[in-house]
Amino acid sequence: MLINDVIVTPIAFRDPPLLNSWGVHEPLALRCIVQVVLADGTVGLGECTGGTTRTEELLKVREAVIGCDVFATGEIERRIDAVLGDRPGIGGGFVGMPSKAARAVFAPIEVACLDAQGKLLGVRVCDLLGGPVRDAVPYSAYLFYKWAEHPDLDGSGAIVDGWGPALDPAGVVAQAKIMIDRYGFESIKLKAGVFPPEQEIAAIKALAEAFPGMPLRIDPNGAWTVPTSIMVGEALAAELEYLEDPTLGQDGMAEVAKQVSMPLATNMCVIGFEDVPGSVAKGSVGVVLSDHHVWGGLRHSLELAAICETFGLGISMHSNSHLGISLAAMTHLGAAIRNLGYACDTHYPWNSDDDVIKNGPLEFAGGTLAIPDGPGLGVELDHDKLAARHEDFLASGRSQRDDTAYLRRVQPDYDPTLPRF
Ligand SMILES: O=C([O-])C(=O)C[C@H](O)[C@@H](O)C(=O)[O-]
Ligand SMILES: [Mg+2]
Repeated sequence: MLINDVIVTPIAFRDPPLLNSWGVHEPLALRCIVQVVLADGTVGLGECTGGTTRTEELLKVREAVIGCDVFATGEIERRIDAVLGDRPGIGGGFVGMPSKAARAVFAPIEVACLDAQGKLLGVRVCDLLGGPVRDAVPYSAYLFYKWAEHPDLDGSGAIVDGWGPALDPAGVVAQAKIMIDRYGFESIKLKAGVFPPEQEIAAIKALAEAFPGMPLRIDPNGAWTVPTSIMVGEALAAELEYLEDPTLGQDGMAEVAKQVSMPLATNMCVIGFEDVPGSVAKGSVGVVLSDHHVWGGLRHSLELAAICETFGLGISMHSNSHLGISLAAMTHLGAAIRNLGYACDTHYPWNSDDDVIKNGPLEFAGGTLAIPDGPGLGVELDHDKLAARHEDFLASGRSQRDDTAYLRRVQPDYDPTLPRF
């Protein structure tokens, strides 16, 4: 069954002021929705990071994908790689591996192809991945330090959300309570690297006290030096199931890994297959956070899971601000990864009100998301909502995510240089 068209729609949706180690989330998050349209009218759906560069890359490969068989995802990947052709000269055993940009562009197209294949065959995407090993995928409560509201920077008024502020340990615990009451999550991740580490250690200790026995993680996105990372790892030895990206780079991570008792996890220093050998040799991480948007789709993410199994590494899942098409894809993948050892990250609770699917938002129960009923991904596009979010993107005049520039509008002397502490 041939692909007749690829429709790429950049969108924007509301995002609260969530703080991280390089700034704060802007009032609108950006994504792209991809529709792969087959000759018989079947449509497959995909979602990926947004903004103008990604949109342009997707449009650049459109002609190369049109005319392909929807089942020929290997050929589609080769064509995308040939068009983007910006593969870094990594040489050695990796000649022929698509570039990171090609993988990120292929990912939503692969998901859309699998969705369409599932619709043609009357099966779920997880069935195309070898079948589920679990009926529901566990997710974690993904906490952020956050402002009470987006400030009024242009006279159009502050933007308030229902979450309230979280700027100290008590605020973080209050946010966790809301999220866990609503969704039943059974593990917690705190995005850190915002305040001095002593305050962030206190926040994790406060969470451990409020939720005894709950697995906890902290992720400062490389904001700490090696000594600070070791200090935090020692202070939280009893509380953390893993310590995520405390410091930047393979060497620093390897040094920290030797000194702390819990595994280190990453979505920063192992982000492609070419990063795995060095990481294994140095012992820099114990858990790889997969992300099909980064690793080149669902099937390559299964390959990553097998590699992790081979080298005795754990596997979990990273997220970025996203909507329901991505969550459905993450869930079909999470259901099929037999060695998934941890609850997956998701930003969905922060963004789900603006989803573009029919009958949304998708609902967590007991901290898990049941595999959506198929065929395919099991989600349907709401074209009116898609059009509205596309209008929001156009009206915003935004081109890329820039958390640093946004924070600088409030704090002009903000310096995003890492490590900070
Ligand atoms: O685990 C991570 O590093 C992330 O989730 C990256 C994201 O960009 C997160 O830091 C955010 O949304 O600010
Ligand atoms: Mg991370």
